[in-house]
Parts: sequence; C-alpha cells; structure tokens
Amino acid sequence: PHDWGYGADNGPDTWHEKFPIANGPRQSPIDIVTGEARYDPELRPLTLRYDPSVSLDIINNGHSVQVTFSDDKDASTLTGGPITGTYRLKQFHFHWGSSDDKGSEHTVDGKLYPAELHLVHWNTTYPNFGEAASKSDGLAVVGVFLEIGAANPQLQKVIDVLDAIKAKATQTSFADFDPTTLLPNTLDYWTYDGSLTTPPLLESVTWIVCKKSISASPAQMEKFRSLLFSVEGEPECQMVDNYRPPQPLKGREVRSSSK
Ligand SMILES: COc1ccc2c(ccc[n+]2C(=O)c2ccc(S(N)(=O)=O)cc2)c1
Ligand SMILES: [Zn+2]
Repeated sequence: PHDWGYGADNGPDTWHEKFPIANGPRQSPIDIVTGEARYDPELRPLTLRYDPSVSLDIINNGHSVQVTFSDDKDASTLTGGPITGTYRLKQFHFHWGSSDDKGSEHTVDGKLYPAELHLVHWNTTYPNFGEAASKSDGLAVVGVFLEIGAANPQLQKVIDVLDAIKAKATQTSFADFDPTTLLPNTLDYWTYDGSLTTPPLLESVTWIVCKKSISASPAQMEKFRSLLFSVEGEPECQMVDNYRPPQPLKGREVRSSSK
C-alpha cells in the first residue's frame, strides 16, 4: 500500500489522511520555548538503569535505524522524572537531516539540531508495548539532541554496523550495547504530554527532552545519511530528513526540571 514516509507525496503533511489524530490536541514534536517552560520543583531526577545484556539487534526499518531490546523483564528501565512507576526500554532510534542545519524533531527556541535520539519506553502497568502504546500514560520517550562537534566514540559503535543495514528491512545482531553511553552527562530536561512523531501518531507519550546534547562529528553524520529508505534492488533513496516538523502546542504546558 501507499505507505507513509517523508517524501513529497507521503510525508508529514499527508499523514492526517490515514491518521486523523495528526491534527489532535497533543501531537509531537513541538518547539520548546525555553522562556515559557515552567520550572517544577516537584519533578524528580531521571533514573535510567540500562542493562547492555538485553540489547538484541539493529534494524533499518525503512524510516530510521533502530536498536531493539528484549523487554520481557525489568532489565532496562526508566523511573523518576515526570513519570510514576516503571517504564521499560523497548528501542532507540534516530532522526536526522540531509545537512547539519536540520534533522531534529523537537526544536529549542526555533533552533533545529542535526539529529535527535529517541529512547522509547513503555509503562509496565500494561502487559506489553502494543497495549501501552494506546494509553495516555503508556509511553515515555527520552529525546537527546546531537550537535556537530568531536567524534562520539559511543555513537561510533552504532555507526560501525550501518554498512550492514544500508537498505530497508535489513538487520544485524547488536549485543551488549549500553545506551547509557549515549546520554549527556547531566540529565536536566523539559517534559510535556505528546504523541508518537510517526504514524500511528498515538497520543500516549510523556516526552522527556534533555537540555544537554551529545556530539557527533560531520563524518559520523554522513554515515547516517548513507542509509537508504529503499529496499535492495530498488532505485536508491537516501534516508535523510526523516523528521516531523513541530506541531501546534494547543495550550499544553512545558515543564522544566531545572531553573
Ligand atoms: C500500535 O501500533 C504501532 C505502535 C507503535 C509504532 C507502530 C509503527 C511504527 C512505530 N511505532 C512506534 O512504536 C514508535 C513510533 C514513533 C516513535 S517516536 N519517534 O519516538 O515518537 C516511537 C515509537 C505501530
Ligand atoms: Zn523518534
């Protein structure tokens, strides 16, 4: 079928046709206006406890590059922050641009970053990810901006396998990876109620966007851009600009974990 994507005829402006929630009240991403974020002293620090032994494989799913984790036990969890209870890590993936001046989904005072990492967790009060994905408090995604700077040795472990998953629907094993190594050294954050940023655009995500970014070198960014949206044997279509632009805030509040 005519699947959603990021091209001229299947991109974010067309998604509302099959997914009317695209125009819903709590869509993501958003532009974070730092002067309007309210410092909330009741927000707790983020606690991210990840176990590298549950990292499974790395996939080119035709929309992004995604590392998946086995989530049948409380091995890699998110607690604290704006959420109550325990959320389990299911996967992380990235969004990036065709050039360094764009690529992130969230923006900060209108600034776009070259890429954004999303660590996707689901609320263990529900039986599994699929069930959680349809609940208003079902998911929590931690977003981390990538900035152009020094080469990032931890990110390099992901980049080193990208040649093996160049085309859509290819994957390779990716064991013993600790996603903690991709986090900034301080976990101050903004938080707001939002949605998945790709179809089905479900309004089930508590967004936790880190204020500090991590670095990636220009060469490392070029490696992400060498991935393809297209399957092997099809005309090559570069996987770039796989980001949804900011959506209307519609009265939502953005809270800040620090002054
Ligand atoms: C219930 O049916 C579903 C549910 C979720 C689906 C999905 C298809 C693609 C991605 N997802 C996702 O899990 C997904 C989509 C977007 C994001 S994001 N970019 O972090 O908001 C995270 C996760 C289908
Ligand atoms: Zn994402």
